[in-house]
Amino acid sequence: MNNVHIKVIGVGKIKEKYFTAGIAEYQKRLRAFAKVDLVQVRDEKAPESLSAAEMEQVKAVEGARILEKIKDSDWVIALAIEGKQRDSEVFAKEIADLGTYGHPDITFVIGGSLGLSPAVMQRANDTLSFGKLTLPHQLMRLVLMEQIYRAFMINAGRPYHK
Ligand SMILES: C[S@@+](CC[C@H](N)C(=O)[O-])C[C@H]1O[C@@H](n2cnc3c(N)ncnc32)[C@H](O)[C@@H]1O
Repeated sequence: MNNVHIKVIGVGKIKEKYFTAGIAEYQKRLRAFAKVDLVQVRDEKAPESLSAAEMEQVKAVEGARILEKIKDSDWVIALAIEGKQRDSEVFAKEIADLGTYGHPDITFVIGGSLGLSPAVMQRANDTLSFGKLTLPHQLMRLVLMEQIYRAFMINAGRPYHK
């Protein structure tokens, strides 16, 4: 598992201190298990007044910035409400298997306020849904970090997961 390198790509800066503090805490805890990089790409302004075409354009521009941060060898997991749900044990096993079977560079991608572009979804090797509820993208980063930490604790057989 130590060969696994995790990258979490998010759109826009995290403004609230309570999110950054939580994310930093899980990043610190994860140091014992894997290298975890947090990558932010610039967001586009997305006022309520945007037309459908303009919204697609915002997602396309943000998506191009995301794709620039992805290497050909990365195994990309796109976070999407309509994506694939699994329980924490299955998620943990998938991470372990990716490390074991030739995909140690695992990149998670979280969309901006309008979501991910079709180009990013096409590049994704897999999707991950946390259920049908819409979570704010900043909180999503924190929740994802906790689940990644949980996965490593499960795989290490440590008493965290109940
Ligand atoms: C505010 S949401 C975007 C909402 C947008 N209407 C959509 O359908 O993608 C921002 C990002 O957070 C992530 N996200 C939010 N809720 C999620 C969930 N329940 N499961 C997986 N990802 C989620 C997705 O990556 C999404 O692109």
